[in-house]
Amino acid sequence: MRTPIIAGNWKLNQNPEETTAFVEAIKDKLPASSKVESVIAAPAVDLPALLAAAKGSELKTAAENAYFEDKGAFTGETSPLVLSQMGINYVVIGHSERRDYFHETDEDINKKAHALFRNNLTPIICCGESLETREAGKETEWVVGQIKAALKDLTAEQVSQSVIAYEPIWAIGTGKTASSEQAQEMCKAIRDAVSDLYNEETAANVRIQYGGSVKPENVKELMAKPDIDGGLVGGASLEPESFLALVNYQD
Ligand SMILES: O=C[C@H](O)COP(=O)(O)O
Repeated sequence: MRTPIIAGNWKLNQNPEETTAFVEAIKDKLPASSKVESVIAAPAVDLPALLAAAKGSELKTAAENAYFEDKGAFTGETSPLVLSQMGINYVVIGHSERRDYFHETDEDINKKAHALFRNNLTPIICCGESLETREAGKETEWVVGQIKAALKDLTAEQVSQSVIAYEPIWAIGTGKTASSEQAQEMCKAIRDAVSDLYNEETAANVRIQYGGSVKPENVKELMAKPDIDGGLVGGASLEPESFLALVNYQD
């Protein structure tokens, strides 16, 4: 039985004071994490404030990125070892903004996945196609290719614990949501690929989120689909009221 997981990805928004105020406003209204996991992924500079405010609550914490080395001469990077020491739960890797603007490759993302497991952190592994790829009818091939590359040499146990986020690039921040059928179809294709690469049990365990203009108005319909286990939410995660409506979608 997969526990639903709704994660807000704040991107480069909110400062530490805003982070504290946001968590104070939501922390007593979150669902039990055994029912729905509520996660906030915040910029690295906000993580101490996020952790302090979330302490003792149902809120889980995530970093938006981490490097694949634990320490050394890597100016400006974020250490997965230190994220783990701080008590962070999840790390988002392979977001399309990281792939596009910071030129991250499938190989980097795979190295990051290994680095996270080495440090007892759980990856939220993003994948998704451009509008051009979808219009060429090559979206499944593209997304499954990204997943195979990201999971390379991970064990079945590690993949079982992982979260995969399917985010079609054309639906991110555009207000254009993939239909729940399109989202379900790709999430199922991802689960089938995990089954082929590993086994049915691993595929049944891995949690798959949909991301791309998820909001309180469409979350229920998306979450009703059998292969969609959660959402990775940008814009609609920035206001406490909207975030609460998302994580409490079952009420
Ligand atoms: O990580 C979140 C996604 O990029 C979706 O962003 P959005 O909800 O603003 O479309």
